Amino acid sequence: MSAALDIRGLTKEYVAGKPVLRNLDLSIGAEGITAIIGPSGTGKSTLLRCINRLVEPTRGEIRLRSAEGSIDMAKLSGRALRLARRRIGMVFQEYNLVERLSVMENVLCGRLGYVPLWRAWLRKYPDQDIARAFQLLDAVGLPEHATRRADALSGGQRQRVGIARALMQKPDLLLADEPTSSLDPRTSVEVLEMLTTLAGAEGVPVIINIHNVALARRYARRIIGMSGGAIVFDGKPEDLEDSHLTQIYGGEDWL
Ligand SMILES: Nc1ncnc2c1ncn2[C@@H]1O[C@H](COP(=O)(O)OP(=O)(O)OP(=O)(O)O)[C@@H](O)[C@H]1O
Repeated sequence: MSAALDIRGLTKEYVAGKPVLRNLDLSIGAEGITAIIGPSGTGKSTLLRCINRLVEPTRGEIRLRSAEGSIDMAKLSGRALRLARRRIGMVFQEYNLVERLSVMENVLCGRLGYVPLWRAWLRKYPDQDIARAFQLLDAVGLPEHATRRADALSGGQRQRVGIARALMQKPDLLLADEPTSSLDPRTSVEVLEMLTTLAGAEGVPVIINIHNVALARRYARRIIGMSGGAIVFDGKPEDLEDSHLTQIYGGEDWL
């Protein structure tokens, strides 16, 4: 399998001399869900946000490969960075929808980096974008909610819109930062089921930060365990044993 993302020597220091990410090396293949688990404050969000440059890496290379070519996200700035960001979709814990806009408009926001600004301002999206947005709303089970305001939706419905918006972008890579942390257990399963199915159908690899180890085991092909800003486990869900969990989270009284 050819790598979609190659991270080499990634270090992030919010405060000089105090690395949150310590010289990480990580390659993500072209398909499937990779779950990142680890205790609070170990740098999982920082890692995801370095990949799409919502956070500035201190050192290292973040190479994204796709049919459009290979780029080092860490080196880009200005327009090149804006264009590169279109290639990476993101799903957020708190959904990050525009509350006063309709569900449809929120999904179409995924095309913002592609359509000219005047079209977006006038809300004149190309017909094929609108058709795809309807198709995605259908796929996430919300076709009849297209004209509702985002703030009228439940958490689970909002996250479905978040997934549709991210896929609308036709990303080469999807990042999901704790996408189920604000949801109840049943809705969490529904949302992850949907994310897995849709990303699989679109052939988009997904990196997901997740606290729930059971869900990580259930949906991920690969689990990365982080502790203290470093990778301490990298393997298949079935190979993740209690001893690894102890190494990742510390202690064993909670197991
Ligand atoms: N903008 C920032 N400025 C300074 N320190 C930060 C900033 N963002 C995060 N940190 C620190 O970096 C460390 C890693 O944070 P990060 O949010 O990446 O961890 P995490 O593993 O995602 O945690 P959680 O599971 O609780 O979301 C923490 O100590 C945090 O306080």
